[in-house]
Amino acid sequence: MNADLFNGRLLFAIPKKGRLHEKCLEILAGADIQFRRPNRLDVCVAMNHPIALVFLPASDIPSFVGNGDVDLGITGHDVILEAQMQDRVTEVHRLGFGKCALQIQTPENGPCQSVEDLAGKRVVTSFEVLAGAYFDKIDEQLNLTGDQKTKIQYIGGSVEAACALGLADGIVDLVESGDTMRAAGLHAIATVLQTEAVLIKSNVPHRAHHAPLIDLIASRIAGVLAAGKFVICEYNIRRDALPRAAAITPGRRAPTVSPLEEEGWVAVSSMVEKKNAATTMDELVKIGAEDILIFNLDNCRV
Ligand SMILES: Nc1ncnc2c1ncn2[C@@H]1O[C@H](COP(=O)(O)OP(=O)(O)OP(=O)(O)O)[C@@H](O)[C@H]1O
Ligand SMILES: O=P(O)(O)OC[C@H]1O[C@H](OP(=O)(O)OP(=O)(O)O)[C@H](O)[C@@H]1O
Repeated sequence: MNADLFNGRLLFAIPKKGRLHEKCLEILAGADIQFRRPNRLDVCVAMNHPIALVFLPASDIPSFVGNGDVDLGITGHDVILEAQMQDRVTEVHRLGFGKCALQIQTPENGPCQSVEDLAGKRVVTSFEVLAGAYFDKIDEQLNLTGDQKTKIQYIGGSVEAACALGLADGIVDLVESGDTMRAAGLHAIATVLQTEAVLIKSNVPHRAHHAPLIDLIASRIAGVLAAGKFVICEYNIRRDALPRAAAITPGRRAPTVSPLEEEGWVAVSSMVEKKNAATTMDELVKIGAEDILIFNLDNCRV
């Protein structure tokens, strides 16, 4: 592939596989960043923007962005902290997916039922920086020094098997539904942090010339996220009930109110949070609203 093709383009890193990959493709489509990724290639250019997409492991994206090798990226908040890149990148948006918790887990019926029980023993994890910092504090509180300190060992994957294999007394790993943890006979005894996917940009100054394009992409992504979060609620109501209706559906700035041909009635249109749509409709029915309709948003800028 011709390297000149990437010259001057904004570089945008996307997780190449794993839990975040599919959602990232949806975000790119929603932001109308069009591309064709040639088979087995991890870089490709966008067809309708001066952008090149770079497909990388999620855990490598913080250092690529932090070191200024790429301008923008999507990855987990957890891996930014693990890579110790939080001061070298800016989190532009939380993306609302990839939500999970980094938790300390031990065998359900084992001797370690608290963090204090586990302190000083063997802990296996892919998050050695975060786990190390967490247990440094616990060790200090418990006055564990030298050989008494908690032993943190890194492994790259299948961490949940470590206790059953006799390699660890506890693990530190991500939990979403808890299925993996329970299947391995483990339970959580503490939470190190909550995480979700984030859009990050580089703090390295030589990337600053891309700022206008970064702002454009960030605004488009914010629109995609808002479109997933809000619905449009439309209904008819008597004009005299309008103040109560506006209190139920205030919209982002104000509800849109249009006159109806029928005397004394108006049509109202307003954005409401998707998660509140059912209760909003219940409340509207109570004040006499009729013909209440909910529409999904394809995209928006708010
Ligand atoms: N079960 C999960 N639920 C939600 N988000 C998760 C989950 N597991 C991981 N993540 C998020 O996705 C990021 C990448 O994790 P993932 O396990 O997909 O990485 P990977 O090792 O690159 O992929 P793979 O598992 O295919 O090797 C994590 O750092 C975390 O932010
Ligand atoms: O609580 P759950 O919903 O079961 O999710 C947690 C699991 O998800 C992640 O691994 P993933 O399945 O992405 O594969 P990996 O172990 O290969 O990283 C994580 O490392 C856990 O093992």
